Parts: sequence; C-alpha cells; structure tokens
Amino acid sequence: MTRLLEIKDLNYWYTNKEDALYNDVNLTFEAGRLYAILGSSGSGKTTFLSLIAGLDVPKKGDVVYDGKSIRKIGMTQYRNRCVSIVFQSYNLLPYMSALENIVSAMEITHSKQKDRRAYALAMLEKVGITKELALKNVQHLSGGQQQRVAIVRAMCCDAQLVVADEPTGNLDEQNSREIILLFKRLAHEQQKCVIVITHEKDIAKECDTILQLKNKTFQLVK
Ligand SMILES: Nc1ncnc2c1ncn2[C@@H]1O[C@H](COP(=O)(O)OP(=O)(O)OP(=O)(O)O)[C@@H](O)[C@H]1O
Repeated sequence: MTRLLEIKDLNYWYTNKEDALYNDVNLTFEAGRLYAILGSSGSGKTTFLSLIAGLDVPKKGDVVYDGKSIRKIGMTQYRNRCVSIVFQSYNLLPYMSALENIVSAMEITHSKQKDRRAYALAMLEKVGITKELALKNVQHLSGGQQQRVAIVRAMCCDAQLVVADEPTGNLDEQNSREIILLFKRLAHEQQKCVIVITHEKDIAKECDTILQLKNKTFQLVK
C-alpha cells in the first residue's frame, strides 16, 4: 500500500480557547483504503478535516502529502490538485446541472481526462444517475442523488485524497449505506485514500480502518 498522507506531530488550538484540540498527533493514511473518523460532538473532527484538506494550517507539526509538506506544495495547488472534499450539504452549484457541476470541477482541477463530458456521464451512469437526470438542474434531484453527484465529482477529479464531512448526515439508512459503499469502491477500485468523518457507527463499520478522536488524540478502533 502506498503511504499517501502523513500527519506529523500535529498540534492545533483555536486562539480564543485555552485548551488544545490535539497534542502531537502522528498518523498515516494509505492510498486504496477507506477510513472513518469517529468522535463525539466538539472533539475536533471537522477541524481535523480542514487541516488535512489544506483549508487551515497546523499551529505546530505538519501535513505531508506524497512525501512533501503541503506548505511546500502550496496550499492552493494542494487544494486544487491533491484533495477533493465531499460535504454533508453536497455543495453543488445550484444553477447548474449535475453534468455541468462535474465538468466544471474537472476543468478547474485540470483533469487529465480528454473527453470530460463523456467520462462524467459514464461515471454518473455507474451510480444510477441517467443522462436525463444528469442534465437536470441539481436542485431537482433528491438528497441521495445530489450526494452521488458530489461523489462522482470527486471520482472524476484526479485528486488522490478524498475527504468527506458527515456525507450521510442528511440521508436515510438505505441511501447512507449506498453512499458508503460508493466511497469503498472509490478507495478500492480507484486507489484513492478516502477519509470519512461520521458519528454513525454502522457507517464506520463499513470502513477498512476506524480512528476515534478522544482525549485530544486518535485511537485505532479497527
Ligand atoms: N472557528 C472557531 N473558533 C473557535 N472555536 C472553534 C471554531 N471552530 C470550532 N471551534 C471549537 O473547536 C471545537 C472542535 O470543533 P469541531 O467543529 O472541529 O468539532 P466536531 O468534532 O466536528 O463537532 P461536531 O461533530 O459537533 O460537528 C469545538 O469546541 C468548537 O466549538
């Protein structure tokens, strides 16, 4: 397995808070694996995600991607080329179709796919979004369908790291299960490193590795 992301001596605290959120955290995430991060509310899961996604910088320590500090890669370059984020609220552009949402993300991130439209349509079809649905304004799709579109957007971009913050938080049980299985395929079939933040134990069980954020550190549960 390829070591893709390394967290080295990570420390983080909000300047208006007395307590640090994490103390000297060291973790390794590999390509081709699906990870769950569990933790109680306020334990710092979303903050951790923003640090590994390059949306914020550690107070001490480093985030290393493919052997290189993300500060050295350049935060903008890292966010554009190396990482895709899937949000609980999907974050699709509301005035566009599913297809346009995906193709424009592929353009912004300089996807290597030659025929981006055909590739996006084929990937959408794989997750049950027909061409007819793909051409509709995304606001006309159900929550489960919108989350599939958001995941296909991550699949179609070349970034090898995919991070998701409570991606099933707005979905029913059946849709949640289908979405986590999609993430599994993304990790196993496309060799991506997928890190999912969730508070749902049933969702976490589907993952290859479970890390629990507790007492300012990450414990290996599975
Ligand atoms: N911008 C901020 N400024 C100051 N404190 C913050 C900020 N964002 C979050 N916090 C605090 O940091 C702690 C961790 O927040 P975070 O959102 O990372 O936790 P979480 O585990 O994702 O919680 P939840 O499961 O409820 O979303 C909380 O105590 C929160 O109030």
